Amino acid sequence: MIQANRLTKTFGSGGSMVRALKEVDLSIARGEMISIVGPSGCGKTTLLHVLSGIELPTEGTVLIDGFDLYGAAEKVRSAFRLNKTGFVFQSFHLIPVLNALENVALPLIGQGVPTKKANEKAKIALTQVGLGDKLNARPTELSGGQNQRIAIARAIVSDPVVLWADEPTGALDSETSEQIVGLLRHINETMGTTIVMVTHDKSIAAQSDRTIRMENGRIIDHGEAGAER
Ligand SMILES: Nc1ncnc2c1ncn2[C@@H]1O[C@H](COP(=O)(O)OP(=O)(O)OP(=O)(O)O)[C@@H](O)[C@H]1O
Repeated sequence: MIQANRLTKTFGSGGSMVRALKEVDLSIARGEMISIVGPSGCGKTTLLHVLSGIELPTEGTVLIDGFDLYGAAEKVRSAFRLNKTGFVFQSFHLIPVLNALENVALPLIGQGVPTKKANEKAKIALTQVGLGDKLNARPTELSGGQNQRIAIARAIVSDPVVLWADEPTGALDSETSEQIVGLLRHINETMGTTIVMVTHDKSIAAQSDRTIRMENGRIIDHGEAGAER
């Protein structure tokens, strides 16, 4: 489902050059929920950005559901990212002047879906994440956990094949973190969405199907499928 080959990412040049990814090979099956762990600065976020198409690799290839991410033109890659994948960030990245419904409907409107249809789908996604009664609330009126639920609704509203999450519980207390990872697991199981998340938290990683360990720009352990649960 996701196949990365010899992914390399270099930042800067000369004496200040950083090799954030060093010939990383990675294979993720459809429907897997994966955690990526490792010490600070080992390349976790860079790997997620390069796998998802947010950041270009220096070298290497990524295939998602048969689509050659870096064999495609920039425009085609962006459209694939918008239509087929979702991204959840640690700090939510919601638009503060828009309410929950408008935040979630936005990617659909970007895809050309008429507003009425986009709003209907956004309402369904918000109901799925337990916020069916907060459609008109703005992010500033809600808790961190509720904001992350909106961000998750926005990420799943297009029924993506893969959901990328970078420290999705990093800004939340431990009880809320458990609820958020429980929600991600529920989405994984009920919608069949492949989920790849970066986390520092061992108890969060333990709830995935497999944990990939990184160190110094390389994967040092691919984990065993099914070993975590
Ligand atoms: N835009 C950039 N320019 C220069 N160096 C960068 C850039 N982004 C990341 N790096 C460097 O690449 C390496 C990997 O960074 P990355 O953020 O991927 O690590 P990480 O494992 O996600 O760290 P953390 O757990 O602290 O978020 C680090 O040495 C970092 O300083």
